[in-house]
Amino acid sequence: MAYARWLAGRIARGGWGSSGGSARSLARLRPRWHARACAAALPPAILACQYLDRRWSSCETSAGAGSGSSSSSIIRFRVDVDRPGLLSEATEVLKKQEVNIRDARISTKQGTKATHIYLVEDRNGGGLSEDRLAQVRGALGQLAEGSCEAAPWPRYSSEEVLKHQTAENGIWVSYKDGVYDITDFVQNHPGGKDKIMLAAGKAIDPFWRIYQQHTGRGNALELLESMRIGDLSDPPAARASCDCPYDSDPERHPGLIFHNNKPCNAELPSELMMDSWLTPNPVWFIRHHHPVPVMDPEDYRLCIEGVGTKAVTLCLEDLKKRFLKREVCATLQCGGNRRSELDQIEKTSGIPWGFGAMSTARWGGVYLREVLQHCAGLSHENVEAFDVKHVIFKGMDGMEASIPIEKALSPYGDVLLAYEMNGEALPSEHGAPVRVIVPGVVGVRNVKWVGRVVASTEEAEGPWQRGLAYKGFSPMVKELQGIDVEKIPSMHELPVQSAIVSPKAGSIIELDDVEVKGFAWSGGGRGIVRVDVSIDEGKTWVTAELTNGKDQDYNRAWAWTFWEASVPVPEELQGKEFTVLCRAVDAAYSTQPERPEPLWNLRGLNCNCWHRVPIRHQE
Ligand code: HEM
Repeated sequence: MAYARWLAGRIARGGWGSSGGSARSLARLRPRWHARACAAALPPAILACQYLDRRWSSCETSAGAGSGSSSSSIIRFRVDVDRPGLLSEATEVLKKQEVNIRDARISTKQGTKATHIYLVEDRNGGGLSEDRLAQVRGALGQLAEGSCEAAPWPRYSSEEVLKHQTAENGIWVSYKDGVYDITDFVQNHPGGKDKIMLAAGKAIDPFWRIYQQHTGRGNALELLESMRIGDLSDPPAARASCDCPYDSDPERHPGLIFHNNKPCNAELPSELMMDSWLTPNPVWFIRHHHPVPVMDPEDYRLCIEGVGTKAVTLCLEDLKKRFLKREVCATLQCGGNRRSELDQIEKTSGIPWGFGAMSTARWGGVYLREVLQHCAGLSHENVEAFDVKHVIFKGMDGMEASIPIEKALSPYGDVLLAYEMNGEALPSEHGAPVRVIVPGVVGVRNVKWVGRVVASTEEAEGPWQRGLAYKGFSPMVKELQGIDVEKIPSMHELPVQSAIVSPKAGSIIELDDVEVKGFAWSGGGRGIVRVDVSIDEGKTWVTAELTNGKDQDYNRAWAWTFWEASVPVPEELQGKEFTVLCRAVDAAYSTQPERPEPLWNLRGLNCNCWHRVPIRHQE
């Protein structure tokens, strides 16, 4: 893996050292961060600032803490000729020396040379005394030719960490009681460089209390640990248990398949997927990046502004009364839907979705183009005169994304500022009071809790638009060194997709026909022309019957199409295991690729290969 190579380099450079310092000054940090975070947030009732206030109130430093004696020691055992098993031999030697091993790392190899790194502590929990270090050095030195250094594991104060905020000085952060050098990682950060740099020189704890995807699942903690360079001498005191920005998140349907709760990411279970063509609101898939903002609809204001517009602020009633209500049936799909299939080839980064990161609703609201043109004065002449290229949506949770102006203003684009979902007031979970619906386009552009709409010559900023979160790379790209991520176009329309909802993997069927059901959908409003089903690895195909959704406008088919097929089991497959597979063809006559391997990409996006379900026939 790319990270492994990068980690090897990190360890090779070492850079351990020690420094003293005093307890950190919260008073100095607080106004700076607070101001920056609030500037990015929205008037009038934006919760982001509240989260930050609450966060800081819990982030006190331990009184009187300062750098003192080391809690651990670092041993670097450089050998001229490495050999298999040396790491465990050295571990045994250390155990005999009666030290606790906190961490043991294999090292960078240059030819036969290697460095073995151990983080150890005395049995009574502290760092090793000079005498003990000398004993350990001597014992390890017996194992192989080379050199062995043993030193106290550095302890840094927050003040020292604060001095490391640039690539030149090294970029350091702290987390709980650890100090980490993240200099080489910032470029590779899946959440983007800008976000991670907010924490440069500081504690990441308050940031990760918002972005709990780092601690809830995935490999962020492991990655962080690989960058540890020492202990923090003045770690923040444990926070109060009530301090959680997620406490006000809505109650959720237990039938959802939860990948994360803070922020919530949950998929629609396949068992409920085809019960109705419009997915019931409580089981709609959830893809959040932050806590759900709490907002009184009475206080809601939508600011429309930017180049070529005359800025206006509208309340919810303005939207309802001053514009015609429009309804659009649209399926939303997360760009990472079916990522788990790519993870089986090689781990990507992101939520390991099955195929349930998509759902369908009838959305009610107003056309964005009517608000932009008739209320904010964004005429086609102004678009040309001011070179407007994008419309940016800023969510009250801190999300930001944009769509091209062509889609925003197209009379056939059907982009909505939606306040209803399946005939009900939009639930807070799904963006109340108002969210954007951009039919045919990857879910992340459908910004929830939208507070500002900005006409712009530039795309939105941030990880979800310009950063790497929704960018597709070649299967050969395993690390981002030397790649200008911003130059790669961000995802918009999605490719044709289909999946088998029943039978489920592992089913046993007894009849002479396999009854297969599923859904198909394509981005850009491209209707589904055909779905093919095969049980013999694509040698022969049965054309499925298209059912719900088949009558949508051929080039404005924003919602999924259900299908079903009855596939006879040939004699040679009776009593055997085989795979049911499907592929769809859309209005552009594009079809799904056969294999996942050529689709593999670092972020695990756009997985739309033939969907395969292994089952068994029982005679
Ligand atoms: C310093 C060590 C950090 C490490 C090792 C790290 C690692 C990661 C990883 C592995 C992911 C992908 C998560 C996934 O979707 O599975 C991620 C995403 C992300 N990170 Fe970090 N991160 C760090 C710091 C930060 C900080 C300080 C912030 C905020 C200020 C931040 C904000 C984000 C955001 C916004 C995402 C995208 C989440 C989403 O799309 O839902 N990260 N990070």
